[in-house]
Amino acid sequence: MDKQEIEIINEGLVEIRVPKFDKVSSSAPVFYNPKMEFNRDISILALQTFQEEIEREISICDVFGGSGIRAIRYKKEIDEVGLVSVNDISSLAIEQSKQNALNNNVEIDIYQKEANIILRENRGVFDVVDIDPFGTPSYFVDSVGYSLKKDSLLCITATDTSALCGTYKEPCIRKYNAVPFKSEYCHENGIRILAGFVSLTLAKYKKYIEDIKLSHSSEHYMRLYIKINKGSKATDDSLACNIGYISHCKKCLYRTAVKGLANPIPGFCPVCGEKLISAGPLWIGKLQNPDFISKMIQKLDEDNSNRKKLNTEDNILKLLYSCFEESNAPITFYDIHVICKNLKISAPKIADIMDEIKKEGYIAVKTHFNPIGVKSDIGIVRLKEIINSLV
Ligand SMILES: C[S@@+](CC[C@H](N)C(=O)[O-])C[C@H]1O[C@@H](n2cnc3c(N)ncnc32)[C@H](O)[C@@H]1O
Ligand SMILES: [Zn+2]
Repeated sequence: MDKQEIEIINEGLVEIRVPKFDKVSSSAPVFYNPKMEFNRDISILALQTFQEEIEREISICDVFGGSGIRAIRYKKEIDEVGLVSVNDISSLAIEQSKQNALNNNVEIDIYQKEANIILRENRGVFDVVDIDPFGTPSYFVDSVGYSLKKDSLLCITATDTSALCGTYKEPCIRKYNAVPFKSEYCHENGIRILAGFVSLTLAKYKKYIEDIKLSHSSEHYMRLYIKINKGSKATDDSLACNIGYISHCKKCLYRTAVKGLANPIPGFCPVCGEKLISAGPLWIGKLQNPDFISKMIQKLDEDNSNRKKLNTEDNILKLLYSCFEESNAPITFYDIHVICKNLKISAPKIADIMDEIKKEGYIAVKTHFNPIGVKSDIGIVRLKEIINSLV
């Protein structure tokens, strides 16, 4: 048999070896996706910021470790890090993690267990749990709820964006117990469905989303950094304030958010009378924490001279500035091209539209979800009038 070719990867402060494979897929002998370097770089920055916020040493578990690169980087690149554990169900991944940890001179705990088992056997142990599976994380969220302690951070990735965005409705209902709809802002809705599912699942364990520190939809995945806390009253309050539905009119593009799990959802559009479509239950609370994000940005700015520049640093800064800007903006966003198509006109410059919106005292900010998206508290009727006046 041919000897398996090995590829050497340099990422952050580590060098790892993985079996060479033609295509990144779940059937590769050990999963390593170079495209996720951006995701791992952001994770390092987010965990470092979280550690400084809680002012104590943190223990971390990368529940779906793959080659071990993420856990090895956490151990090597985060200050004040305690126990770092890496887990994977695959024997080959475990072998690679052991070898890669050794080659990088780091000590990490290595487990070969099913994800739900490691989480349940280590209740209250980890300050940070990283859930980065293939596809949906939904099968693991109950165990996260059981396992996480107070003041902890949940990092969670979903790659089943077609379900979360409503391309396939039934899988979203099955996996996230929420109805999606396809729209120009379906990636934002997708993140909201995932956050809503986490919030409702954790509530069983009297745990709640204190704060979403950062969330983003990039390439083929969605990623959230969620501060979790504990307490029945706070859990009840969090659900009451942050869970709801978004209703949308496909005819005139009106949209509205409704708070509450069982409050009446409007059936018809108040602008044009068309039947509304609705998505939810989902998270209607904040998706970004501006303080946390500005600390992450500062980290990149401040130690530039003393450290190795991250390969994806320029893209990270672009994303963080965008997430910072949209942190206090309202739910959903307007896609200017979709509105112009609806009006059957060609699109004026987005900057001119934003200026006019702001002149009237409304918010107008761009969003990382879409380069031609504008987040604003202006209503669709006035926005269309403004756009028409600029043509
Ligand atoms: C997307 S990869 C992880 C990538 C890794 N976090 C990184 O940043 O490079 C998913 C990994 O989860 C493992 N896995 C799949 N199902 C699992 C389960 N139920 N329990 C534990 N590990 C699992 C796979 O063997 C695979 O290595
Ligand atoms: Zn309408």
